[in-house]
Amino acid sequence: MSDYAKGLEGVIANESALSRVEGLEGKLSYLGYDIDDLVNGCTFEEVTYLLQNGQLPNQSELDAFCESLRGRRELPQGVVDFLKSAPKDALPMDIIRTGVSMLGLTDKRAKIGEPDHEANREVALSIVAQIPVIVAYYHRARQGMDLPPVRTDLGEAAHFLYLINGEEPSEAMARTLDIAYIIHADHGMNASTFSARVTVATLSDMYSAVTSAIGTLKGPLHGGANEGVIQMLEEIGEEDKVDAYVEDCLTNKKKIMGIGHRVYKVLDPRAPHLQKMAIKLTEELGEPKWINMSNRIAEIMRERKGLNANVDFYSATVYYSMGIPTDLFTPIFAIARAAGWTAQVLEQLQDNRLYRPLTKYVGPQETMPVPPISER
Ligand SMILES: CC(=O)SCCNC(=O)CCNC(=O)[C@H](O)C(C)(C)COP(=O)(O)OP(=O)(O)OC[C@H]1O[C@@H](n2cnc3c(N)ncnc32)[C@H](O)[C@@H]1OP(=O)(O)O
Ligand SMILES: O=C([O-])CC(=O)C(=O)O
Repeated sequence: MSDYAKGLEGVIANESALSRVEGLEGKLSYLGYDIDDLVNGCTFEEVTYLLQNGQLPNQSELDAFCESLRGRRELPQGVVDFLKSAPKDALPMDIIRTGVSMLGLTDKRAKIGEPDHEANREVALSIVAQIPVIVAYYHRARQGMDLPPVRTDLGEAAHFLYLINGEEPSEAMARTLDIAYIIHADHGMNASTFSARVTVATLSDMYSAVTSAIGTLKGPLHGGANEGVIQMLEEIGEEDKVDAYVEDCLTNKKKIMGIGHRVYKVLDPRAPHLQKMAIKLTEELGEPKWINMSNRIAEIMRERKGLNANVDFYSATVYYSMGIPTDLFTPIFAIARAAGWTAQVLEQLQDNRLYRPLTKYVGPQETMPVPPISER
């Protein structure tokens, strides 16, 4: 036990009205609306509006918001050229990180220094609209496929699936992804959101903040865990090998991806939604192996360690069953979380203060003379 909050556990770093994560109760709400009700009654666009404007839109507000988002999809030519010429084996998360950073090169609205809140709101919308196109265009370009022009007649989830697959998705598929987007949109002071806030709190610009966040989301202890889950399931291979695999991990203190959470001490309230969708999709595919293996892993970890599935655990099987390549799982998380990152950046700038915690110094106590290089 250390005498400081290692990993900032339990430390409250700021105030936010956006999402409420109740770790002991296993509850999540955005702006006072329970995640279950948002999943049942809203689209991702409504939730993005809620996060960025503080209230749910009425129909005309939603229509104007969707039109505005859809009108911002087209990427600058420089970014398109980059996506076409980038290495075909790059990590899509690295592509988005660089792509968002490139968007910031040419967007004159993004400024450092005293915040221009109106300009920042515009930039926030552009980032939400353009990240999915960066992901999809790179995915097509790396396969040597054409880059179809963006469309303005499809919602966010349907448009992304249209771009990666080259054909319009069924309503059911689009809604499945839409629900996944809602579930991933915001989550308190998670590591990537914290990164975004730390960056913008220096009065840097929104693109820099989102670039920091993307780099942070990528790691397997955070958003990258959803890709780790499928890699783990593929490594295990068969249902009857699950118990031995988990036992081996526990013995060797190897982490099981998609399990455990810093804040939730009970089941992550987002997991049941994803589990339900994973069951439905795998049943339709006639391939229940992945969900059966996942359920067994979750059961063992609950019984043996008191640890539960987090949001990354079942999302992996959902995306896998939708035919989405594994290395696009974390990018999909980024597409959805862009709504939260940008809303959190806007909120940070409304009442800003630089983040600057302390470190407990554990180096030499006495200062030493610097010896000449010939004597070291
Ligand atoms: C969207 C998201 O970011 S959700 C999280 C996604 N990340 C993952 O799924 C990766 C796997 N999970 C983990 O690594 C962790 O549970 C974290 C990083 C999410 C949170 O962990 P922390 O609060 O930092 O807990 P920490 O890593 O210190 O673990 C505490 C104890 O639980 C164990 N533990 C935690 N998660 C796991 C796991 N997934 N598998 C096995 N053991 C685990 C640790 O080994 C440790 O055990 P010990 O006390 O016997 O040494
Ligand atoms: O809150 C966290 O630490 C991680 C998480 O679940 C998320 O970002 O969705």
